[in-house]
Amino acid sequence: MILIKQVILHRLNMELKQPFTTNLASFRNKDFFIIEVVDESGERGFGETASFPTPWYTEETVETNKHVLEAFLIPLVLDVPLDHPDQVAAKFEVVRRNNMAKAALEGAIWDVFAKKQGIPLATALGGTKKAVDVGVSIGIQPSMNELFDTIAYHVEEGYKRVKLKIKPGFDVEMLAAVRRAFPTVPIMADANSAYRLHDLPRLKELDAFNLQMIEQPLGHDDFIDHATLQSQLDTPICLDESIHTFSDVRTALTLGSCSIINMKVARVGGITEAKKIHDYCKSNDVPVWCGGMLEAGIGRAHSIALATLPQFRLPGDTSASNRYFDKDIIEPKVTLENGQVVIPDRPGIGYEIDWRALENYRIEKSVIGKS
Ligand SMILES: O=C(O)CCC(=O)C1=CC=C[C@@H](O)[C@@H]1C(=O)O
Ligand SMILES: [Mg+2]
Repeated sequence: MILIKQVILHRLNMELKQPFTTNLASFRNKDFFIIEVVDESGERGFGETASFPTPWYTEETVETNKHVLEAFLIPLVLDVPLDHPDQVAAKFEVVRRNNMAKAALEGAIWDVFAKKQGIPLATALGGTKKAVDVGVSIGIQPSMNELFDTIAYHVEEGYKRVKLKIKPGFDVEMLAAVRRAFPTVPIMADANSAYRLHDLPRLKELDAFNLQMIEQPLGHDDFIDHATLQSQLDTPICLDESIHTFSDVRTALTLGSCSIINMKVARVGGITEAKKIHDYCKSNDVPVWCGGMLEAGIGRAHSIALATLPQFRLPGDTSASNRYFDKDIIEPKVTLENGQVVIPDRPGIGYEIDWRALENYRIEKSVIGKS
């Protein structure tokens, strides 16, 4: 039984090693919450919010996460006995969407659950892999030379796949040049909804580059045009921003809007929903891979645990701690070994908070409940 007595919100601000730029936004810093939950037995679990300061990726922001957590979600689990973390998602159903706020709190409760059982979170989820394949996502770079250097650097580090951001005017020529320079590197492209169906002729040209997939080419809320596009493209379409729920995945696969699912535990509202989506994709033989939100170590650890499930068949964006940060907030750091992250064989998420680092980055702390 789990009985959460206290929830602590640590708001951190961490500088990124380089700005991360897409067609819609650019970030130099990561502003987010680490959520610490304390069970009546004194066991502590950790989760991490994934929203950005502005609502460009989903409707949530850092501020809405705080409001929704404090006013609605925390009261639904504080001092409420739980037999299993799967019950959290059901309790959260009275709050529409706000998936990133939900996922962070639910993830912390999953961590407590696994720790109380003395098993790794990956094992608690039914994960089977001992290590997961990892790729790297590269934001829009200031010049082609910097793009080539960045790709070469990460390929040298061992990443198994490179994801490049595209937008109209920065696509066919850029990918042709990258393909010439890196003929054998697995490459995928992510458009963050930068195109519309009338761009079909241009998007068809991308079939020439042997891309692993094109992620979210069309509207963030679209399934129908993506289905039309997929029927015209050889390259698999992967949906990211369109997928918030199990029901979205069912719609996408029923309509043929995509052939691959980018799973972000934060975007789908938590591990319980992510597992449901995973199982559905497995029974439909649709590959899943684990996306990222430039997470610090705690969010990263949750994604890595989830990616041990069998249908995660492609490298994830769960790159090493040193991808975005000079100093991560966990010990040990997430490291890359031959393009893989080895799953820690320790209870819960398997990484400890580095409190000195966390306190160094902390700009706000709120405590709800009594320990
Ligand atoms: O390395 C990571 O964590 C993935 C980074 C990444 O590609 C993204 C993070 C957040 C929003 C997007 O720009 C993008 C994505 O669309 O997947
Ligand atoms: Mg994406």
